Amino acid sequence: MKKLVIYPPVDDLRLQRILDAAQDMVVVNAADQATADEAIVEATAFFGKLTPQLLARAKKLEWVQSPTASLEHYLFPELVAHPCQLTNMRGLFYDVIADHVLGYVLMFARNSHIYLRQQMQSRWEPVGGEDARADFVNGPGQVNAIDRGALHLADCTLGIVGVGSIGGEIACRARAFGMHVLGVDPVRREIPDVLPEIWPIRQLPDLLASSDFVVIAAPHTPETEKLFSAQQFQQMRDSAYLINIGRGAIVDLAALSTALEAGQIAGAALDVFEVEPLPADHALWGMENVLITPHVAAASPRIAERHTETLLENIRRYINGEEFLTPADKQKWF
Ligand SMILES: NC(=O)C1=CN([C@@H]2O[C@H](COP(=O)(O)OP(=O)(O)OC[C@H]3O[C@@H](n4cnc5c(N)ncnc54)[C@H](O)[C@@H]3O)[C@@H](O)[C@H]2O)C=CC1
Ligand SMILES: O=C(O)C(=O)CO
Repeated sequence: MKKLVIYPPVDDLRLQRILDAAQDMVVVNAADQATADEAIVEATAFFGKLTPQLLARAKKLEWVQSPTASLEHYLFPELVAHPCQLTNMRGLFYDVIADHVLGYVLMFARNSHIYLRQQMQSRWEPVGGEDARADFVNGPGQVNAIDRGALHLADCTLGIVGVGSIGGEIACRARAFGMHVLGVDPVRREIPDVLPEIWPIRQLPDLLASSDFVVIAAPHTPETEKLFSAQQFQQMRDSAYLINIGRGAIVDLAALSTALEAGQIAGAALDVFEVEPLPADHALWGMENVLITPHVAAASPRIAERHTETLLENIRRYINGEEFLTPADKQKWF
């Protein structure tokens, strides 16, 4: 008999949809730790926050569904060694996070991050310098200071590190803005009609040297942990912006702060951090060329429904013995 344990519990509406999908499977929506501890013993499937303590009690576990796309908090050694299949919630956030990233790109290209701060202080200071307005009044004929202060997106290259569902959609949207797009990924080699060639990871230095915007859309894995440290910032253009919506652990924040202070890169937009919330006294808060959002790149009224649909589809496939929609490789962490 297949048995699904859910812990922490889901709300009644979601539970009803799970019960409908689960057919004659036993479903325990554990309201407390004691119920979860007891139910996990005979569970064949689990959805929620699995701990080493729960796993140690499980005798029949075949499938574990993570409630998140990222898996780093899930991959304790006992689970990696366990024969159960792990699935995640990747693929839900592609359009929402791509919008968030293009929002950052547009802000930097149009200097909105600077003008927003100026507006708070009723300051009128076109980026480009003291005489920028005079240049503007002088009219066309030469590229004036205001013009030099902004970026023309169609002249820019955006490099994506991790061209999965989110990275792929960022590529589509960036192409729609006329940008040239590069990507590195260990698995995906192309996106037809969008990115004819995706480079292997060893070409990261080439991507860094060629990009005006570098976007991290990769998971936190042993390979990506602190992938962005002092050396990578040196390899980036001093006019380039770093954007991280993947995981905080991928970027060494101390090295990033140093690179920003030294003018090694032009700026950064960050949604995820090594420590969340970012401590109030962190130097990044005060930097004019840094955009900080509090891990909200995926916020959208559509995500809850997609989350439920992924879970229900994986339940259906589990019952029918089909390949899961979002299988993860526990050894690789994604
Ligand atoms: N900021 C936020 O709120 C959110 C962040 N995320 C993060 O975004 C990540 C990606 O999500 P999806 O695109 O849905 O997952 P996905 O699994 O579709 O894409 C991940 C891509 O990263 C690639 N990858 C793996 N190791 C890599 C490496 N060493 N270097 C470069 N690329 C590598 C994979 O081959 C894959 O193509 C998640 O793992 C999660 O960490 C996901 C959801 C929300
Ligand atoms: O699912 C994830 O990994 C997230 O970051 C959700 O915000």
